[in-house]
Amino acid sequence: MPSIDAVGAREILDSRGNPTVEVEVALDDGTIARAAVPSGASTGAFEAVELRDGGERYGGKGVTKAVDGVLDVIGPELVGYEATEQRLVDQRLLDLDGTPDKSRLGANAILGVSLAVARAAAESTGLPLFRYVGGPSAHLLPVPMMNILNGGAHADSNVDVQEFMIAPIGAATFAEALAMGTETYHALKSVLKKDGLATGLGDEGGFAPNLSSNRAALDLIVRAVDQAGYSVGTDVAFALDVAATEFHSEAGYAFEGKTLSAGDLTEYYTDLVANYPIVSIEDPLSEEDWDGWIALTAALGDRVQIVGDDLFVTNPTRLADGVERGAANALLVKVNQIGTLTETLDAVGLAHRSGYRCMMSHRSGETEDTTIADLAVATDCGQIKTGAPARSERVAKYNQLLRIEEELDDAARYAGSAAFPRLRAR
Ligand SMILES: O=C(O)[C@@H](CO)OP(=O)(O)O
Ligand SMILES: [Mg+2]
Repeated sequence: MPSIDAVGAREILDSRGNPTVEVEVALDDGTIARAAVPSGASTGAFEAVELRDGGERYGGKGVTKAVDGVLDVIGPELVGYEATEQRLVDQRLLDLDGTPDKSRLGANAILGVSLAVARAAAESTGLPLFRYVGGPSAHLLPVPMMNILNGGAHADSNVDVQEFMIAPIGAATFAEALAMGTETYHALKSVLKKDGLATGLGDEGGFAPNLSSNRAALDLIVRAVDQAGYSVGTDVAFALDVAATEFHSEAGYAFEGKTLSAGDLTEYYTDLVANYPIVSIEDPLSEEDWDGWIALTAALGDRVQIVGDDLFVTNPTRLADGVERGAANALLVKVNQIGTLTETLDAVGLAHRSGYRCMMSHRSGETEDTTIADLAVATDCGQIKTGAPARSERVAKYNQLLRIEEELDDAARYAGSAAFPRLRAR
């Protein structure tokens, strides 16, 4: 088995023009593979720590410390490790860091190495990444949860909800789903233009108009689906990422000009779910509001997927706590929230064993790295959110899924509406 010969790293830019870490791993059989690390804006307080330099360079956002950690501390320690021993490599990374939140070396440094090792191992064994990680069971193409209208921390608009996503559940294949979503995205642009609304884009490529309410966003999307020639609910369903931590304070939830309680918001969502074909709501409440989450899950969890992002931060320990307490019924999976591939796989495994569904996810700051597309198939998630079908850092993931579907050929199956079992029960 090939072993690790050298580990390199450099500072590159992400899609917001902020520095991020890129790692290259060389094996003794000549294989060289590379991975780049994403970065969030609406980050959860319990995420693993992203190491930034401080100081004046890049407004304090440089990652030279993280890069130096890879070159000076991590690299020399990994030389000689078998590249396919991912779990041992990741454990060594955790031991070298030695902190519970990866704050010494930085989750950005650690993740870059972890993913680059996986990519090198896959390449050296001659397998595509999704097959190397997922084995023979990897065959399910995820529903693309396409964020076509941006608000919250991802836009300079007055819309509270961070992401309005469309889920092309009625498609027969991933390629068809991507086309349906993309046609709807283009139709939304023309609907916005018709109404004299702005067509500027948010961080994830969705449109970011000022609107009178969050419902107004859903109504625009209904018109867009219609104009694209698809049926609302059967062909194209909706999903939200409310990112409620962002507008929560001790006073409550600052939503549509009012201060609401968790109970008020739960009523609001109940009403939305009754009036729009919403299959999934992410972070409907704040990351600290466990009681609110438990009550909301009890009230709505039989009708709609409730996804924990800031609540769980892809952390198996926080997820286990949530499962025990009955908070949410799905896990958002972000590799850089936890910082290694094996911990990510452990979180997904725990979610699936606990009857929770999983949605693989990008970050609002992304790169051309497409690892999450392969991981979505490898882990049998059935859902991926990676932004609008515009902006190359988002499209790169969708394009990789097209390639995977083609490669799987007759073995490929598109998750479709089966990704959301409760939808059928409504
Ligand atoms: O909240 C989210 O789910 C993400 C990705 O869409 O945003 P960020 O990367 O800014 O945390
Ligand atoms: Mg989120």
